[in-house]
Amino acid sequence: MSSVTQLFKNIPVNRDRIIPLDFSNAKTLPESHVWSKPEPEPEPMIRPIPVISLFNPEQAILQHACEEWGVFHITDHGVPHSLLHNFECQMKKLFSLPMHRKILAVRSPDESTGYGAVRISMFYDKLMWSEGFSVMGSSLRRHATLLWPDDHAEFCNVMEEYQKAMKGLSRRLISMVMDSLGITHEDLGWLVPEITGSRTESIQSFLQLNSYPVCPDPHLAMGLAPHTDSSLLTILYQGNVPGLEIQVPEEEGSRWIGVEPIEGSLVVIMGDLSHIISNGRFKSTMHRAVVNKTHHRVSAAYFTGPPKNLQVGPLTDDKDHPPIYRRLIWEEYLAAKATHFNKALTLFRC
Ligand SMILES: O=C(O)CCC(=O)C(=O)O
Ligand SMILES: [Fe+2]
Repeated sequence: MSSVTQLFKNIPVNRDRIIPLDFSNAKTLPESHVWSKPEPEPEPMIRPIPVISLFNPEQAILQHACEEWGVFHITDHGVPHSLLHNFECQMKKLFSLPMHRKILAVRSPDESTGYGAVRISMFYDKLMWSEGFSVMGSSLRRHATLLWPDDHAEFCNVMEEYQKAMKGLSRRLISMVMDSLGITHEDLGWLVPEITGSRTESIQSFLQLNSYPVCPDPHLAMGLAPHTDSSLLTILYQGNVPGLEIQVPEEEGSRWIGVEPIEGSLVVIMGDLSHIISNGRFKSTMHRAVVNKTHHRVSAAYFTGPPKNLQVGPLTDDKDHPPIYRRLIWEEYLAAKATHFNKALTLFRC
C-alpha cells in the first residue's frame, strides 16, 4: 500500500478534494475541471485599485481603501526585494517537484501543514486548477524533510524569514487600519499582548502558498473559486503574473476586475473579521484567482487573526450605528465558515 493510500485508509474523505490533479500530465482540461462557458470580454477597468505607500500613509486614503474596496496595494512596505525574490524562487522549486514527490508531504485531512488542493474545494462540485502548500505552526521542517530529505534548509530558512517579515508588517498594518477607525491598541489587546499583560493571547497567522499551473483552456477553468478571507487581514504576494480578481458591485449586478500586479508591491485584503470589528464599515471583498495558458503563477496569502478562544465583535460605541453583528468566540466563526462557507457572516447578524 502506498504511503498516501495508507494515510487516507480510515478516513472517509474524497481524495480528489485533497490531492490535486497531476497538472504536468494534463494536456486538455478534464470534465472534472470545467467550470463555465467563456465569459464575454470585460470592459476595461475604469476605477484603479488604491495604491498606498507605507512611507507616509494618509489615514483618510487608507480608510477610503478599506471602506470602498477592501483591497489595496502597498508599496514602501520595507520587505526587501531580495527576500520576495527568494521566496518566489522557493515556491516555484516546491511546486515544480514531480507529483510523486509532492504527495510525500500531503496534508492529512485533520492537519494544517502540507501539500494539497485548496481547502475550499469541498464546497464546489468542480475541481480547481491549482495546488497549495499550507504552513502553520512548527511542522514546516518535518514536511520539508519529506520533500527534500537532504536539502531542505534553504526552503525552510526562506519560509521562516518571509513569515517573520509578514508578522511585523501585519501588526503594523492592523494598527494603521484600526487607527483609521479610531480603534486603539487597548481595544485589540490580543494584537499587542504586553498591553493587557496576557502571556498567551497574541496574533495567529497562517501562510498559504498557491500554485496555478499553465492551463490548456483557462476560460473554462477556475484557479481559486470566489471567497472572502476569514482573517482580520491578509497580505498577498502575487509576483508579476496577473490572476487575482475582485468582485465589485455595479448597478446591474456585479463584475470581476483584475488586481494587476505592481512590481515590488504587496496586496492587502481585508477579511471577514475586519468587517465584523468595524461594524460593517470595512469591506470583506469577494475575490478569486483565474488561470492562464502561458505562465505558471504562484501567490502566497499570509492570513492573520486573533487566538481561537477570543471573544470578538463590533468595536463601536456609536449610538447612531448599533452593532450589526453579535459578539462571538473566534473559533465559533471559523467553524461556521468551515460549514457554511460564504454564508457564514450572515449567521452572526443581530
Ligand atoms: O492567488 C491569489 O491571487 C489569491 C489567493 C487567495 O485569495 C487566498 O489564498 O485566499
Ligand atoms: Fe483569499
